[in-house]
Amino acid sequence: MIVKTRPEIFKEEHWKEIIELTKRLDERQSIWLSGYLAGRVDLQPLTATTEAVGEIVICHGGETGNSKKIALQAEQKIVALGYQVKVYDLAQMTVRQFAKLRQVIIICSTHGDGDPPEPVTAFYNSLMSSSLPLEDMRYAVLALGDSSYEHFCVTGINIDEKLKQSGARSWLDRQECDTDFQKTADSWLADLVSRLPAIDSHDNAPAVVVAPETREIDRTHPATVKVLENIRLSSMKRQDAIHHLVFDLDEMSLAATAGDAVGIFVKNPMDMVTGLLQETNLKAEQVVSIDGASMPLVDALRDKLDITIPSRDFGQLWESLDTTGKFHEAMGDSEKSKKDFLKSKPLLELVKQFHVVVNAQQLVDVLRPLQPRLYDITNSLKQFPDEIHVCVKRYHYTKDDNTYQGVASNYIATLKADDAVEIFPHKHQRFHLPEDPGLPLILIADSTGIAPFIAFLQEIEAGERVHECWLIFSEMTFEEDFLYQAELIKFMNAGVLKHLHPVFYGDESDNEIFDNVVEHQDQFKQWINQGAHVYLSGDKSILTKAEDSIKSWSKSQDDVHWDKLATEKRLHKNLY
Ligand SMILES: Cc1cc2nc3c(=O)[nH]c(=O)nc-3n(C[C@H](O)[C@H](O)[C@H](O)COP(=O)(O)O)c2cc1C
Repeated sequence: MIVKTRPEIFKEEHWKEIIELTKRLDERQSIWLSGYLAGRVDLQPLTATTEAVGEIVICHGGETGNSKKIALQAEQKIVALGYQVKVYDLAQMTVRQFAKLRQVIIICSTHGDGDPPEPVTAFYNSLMSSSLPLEDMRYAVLALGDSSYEHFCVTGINIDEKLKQSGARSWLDRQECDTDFQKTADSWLADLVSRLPAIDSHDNAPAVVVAPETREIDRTHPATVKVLENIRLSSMKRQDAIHHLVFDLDEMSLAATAGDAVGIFVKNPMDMVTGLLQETNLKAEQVVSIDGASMPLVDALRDKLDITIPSRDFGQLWESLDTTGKFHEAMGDSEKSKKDFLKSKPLLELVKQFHVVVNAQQLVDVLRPLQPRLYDITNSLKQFPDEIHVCVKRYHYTKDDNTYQGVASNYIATLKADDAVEIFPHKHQRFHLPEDPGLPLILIADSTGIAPFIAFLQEIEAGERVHECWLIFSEMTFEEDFLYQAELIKFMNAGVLKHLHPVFYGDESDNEIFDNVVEHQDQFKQWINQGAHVYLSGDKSILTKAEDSIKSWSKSQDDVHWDKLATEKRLHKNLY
């Protein structure tokens, strides 16, 4: 094809020279020259604008498919021009993910009576109430609607206004489309593509806005992450309240897959630290040394040392320092009595009861290091690559009629947005999704044991896997303890979860996990015989009891072989 009219980018005299030259070329020479010129462009990228094009993300939100249809048309058109494009459904996005985008096209309709499309409601509401700055975002909004409605295109209008208020800059004015949207959308898109930044050949490499942290994150080199959210999932009345926390990975990458855990470094509560300083008459600022590092005693007691469980070394030291002999008397002479005595009370209680003169270094030398605690990751990194979610139950225990709070769970459950914590990934050896992406899964959880199953279900929702999933979940009451109820219903509606059988033993004390299996035994047997993998996660005593009951029941059945599950590595346990 010969282009006859002069493209705007050429001056008149250059255009004449090109035409003259190309007239003299034969077919082979023309082909060679076109390749040569293309190669030159590769070597010397056009940098007509200072803004690198990066990746363009098209987000659509709708109910009846129109927005998605235009989004896919836009994708085709923009990809054909050589840009890198990703298409996302706003219903699957969080505002935090959205806020990280740099170049975004939003195509969104209005429904109800001026409402956002139903699947987009959560995203829309959280965007409208968000205060995230969007100064680095360039965008364009196409709003779909129907002018016979009072609130024409109001969702797209509000999104556009909100982005503007948050500092984002639009490439061109918002376009509102009526029911005959195609023509308007086409011309808006044509206008939009002419305003996109020029393509730089470097953009053929995968676009990364900020280089992800590449160093290995492990227990000795943990990542410092910020808390984005801390949501209480269970009832207010419950002493062992359950919290869902979201940590921001902020472009770091954690080597973890669904089923893995994170280790979290925790701190001792300050009232325990000051109690210990007072009872030992030691000064907070006194410098001590731990593994060669010097620090004030107060920091060592809060961040580095276990001040809950009295160690054997602590027992020996207190015995030697207690001039009254009462500590020795209380511990007894045998190894066993000493062990039992040290286990019987928290360290602070012993220090209160047996006052001794101790120096700061002596004290820290007999305290064990404060261990990080492991929590199952509750999200799939495929769906939320920039976040780590955990589900934490506040733990308390009783000794000598006194109730004490568990240090780690209470520390984590009281973290606030923006607090920083150190985390690292921890592999669970035998608690991952099966290699075969099509086998059915029977997921049995008690309470927070549901955490890795949410990650599994998100992983399946993210694509590539087609497991049929059945979740049996036990908790106290339907009203107050149905953890992740909204998410589970969403998984049911999306077909990710095929069966959901909650067991609320607080509502019906005679209802147990095992009863549920027997009630649906035909289905259970069929799935097991089809090669299902069975996962048990959560409270050790509840799930061991459930497993024992299923095991002995299966022995009385000819057509189900529970024992084979273990030998075929189809039984996975995560019990604590
Ligand atoms: C039940 C219903 C309610 C609607 N309400 C509104 C409205 O309040 N305002 C508006 O501008 N358009 C409204 N619309 C029109 C849609 O926004 C329009 O059909 C659009 O093209 C749908 O795009 P979607 O398939 O991406 O959702 C409504 C459509 C339906 C079916």
